[in-house]
Amino acid sequence: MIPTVALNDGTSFPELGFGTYKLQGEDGVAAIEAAIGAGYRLLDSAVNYENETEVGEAVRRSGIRDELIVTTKVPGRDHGYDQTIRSAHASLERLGLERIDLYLIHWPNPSVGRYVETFRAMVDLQSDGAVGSVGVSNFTEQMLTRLIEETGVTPAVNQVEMHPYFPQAALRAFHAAHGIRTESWSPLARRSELLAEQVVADVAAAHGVTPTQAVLRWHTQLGSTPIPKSATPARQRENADVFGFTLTDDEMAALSSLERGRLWGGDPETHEEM
Ligand SMILES: NC(=O)C1=CN([C@@H]2O[C@H](COP(=O)(O)OP(=O)(O)OC[C@H]3O[C@@H](n4cnc5c(N)ncnc54)[C@H](OP(=O)(O)O)[C@@H]3O)[C@@H](O)[C@H]2O)C=CC1
Ligand SMILES: O=C(O)C(=O)[C@@H](O)[C@H](O)C(=O)CO
Repeated sequence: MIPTVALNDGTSFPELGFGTYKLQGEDGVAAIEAAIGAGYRLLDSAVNYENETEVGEAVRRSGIRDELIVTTKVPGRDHGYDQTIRSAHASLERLGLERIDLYLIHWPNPSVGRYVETFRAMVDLQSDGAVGSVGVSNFTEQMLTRLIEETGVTPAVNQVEMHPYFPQAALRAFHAAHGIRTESWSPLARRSELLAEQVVADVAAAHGVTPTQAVLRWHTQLGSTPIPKSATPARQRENADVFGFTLTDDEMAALSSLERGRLWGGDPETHEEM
């Protein structure tokens, strides 16, 4: 069982979820179905992953739709009030579901300058029942502040790059002060050399767990919901099984001391995706 926490809108939200970037086609459906079978209840998707159809199919096959939180994200090309309303309904069509449980702005695209009206549309979709929780992704403290001031609504979630190479201490403190749940994307640093770091191996060995499990436990103990992706059922089970041990303060600090920066330059002030 993956434990849950309450979002600022009262939604019960898993402390660990499942990433689906690159999971497509029948293999993708099977992988997502296996993840649900392994206990994941939070699924992360996006228009730009071109796999909403696969996510929806896996949800239907699971037979437990009501237990799942299905996430999708507005792409940059759909920013704007009317565009977002249309984009949400197109996502619902592809998902084959009656509700997007968690709806995020994928990237803020500050040079486009339309994320506030995009968020207003999401709040209206929430009032209409087409969306459960509203949140954002890749937002900075300044962008969150503007969104809250101009709409009066605090996003439930900000999904951001986070892993021991980029622990996001300042942004997490801002989230905590405003009741925003942090979600960690690329929580394993997308299988970079992170999992081979000696400090990760040492922490894992001290608890008789794998390097991946040590890293995912670091996320959950920092109060962030990691969404690891794996196409492999055995790894999916391994990644979900991180709640039976607790890292010490020294171990948490040792993992955080790996900080060196972003993986590939996904700075939301400058990186834009359509
Ligand atoms: N909002 C945003 O802008 C972004 C959101 N995301 C979301 O975050 C999710 C996770 O991030 P992602 O970039 O996929 O990277 P992850 O950090 O989740 O790493 C995924 C990689 O790690 C491998 N892996 C998974 N588990 C294990 C394990 N136990 N042992 C060894 N290797 C393992 C996977 O391989 P294999 O599949 O072969 O097991 C895959 O190659 C995405 O899928 C997506 O949903 C990601 C990037 C940006
Ligand atoms: O996966 C996502 O959600 C993204 O936003 C992409 O930027 C992705 O991380 C990527 O692979 C970019 O190289």
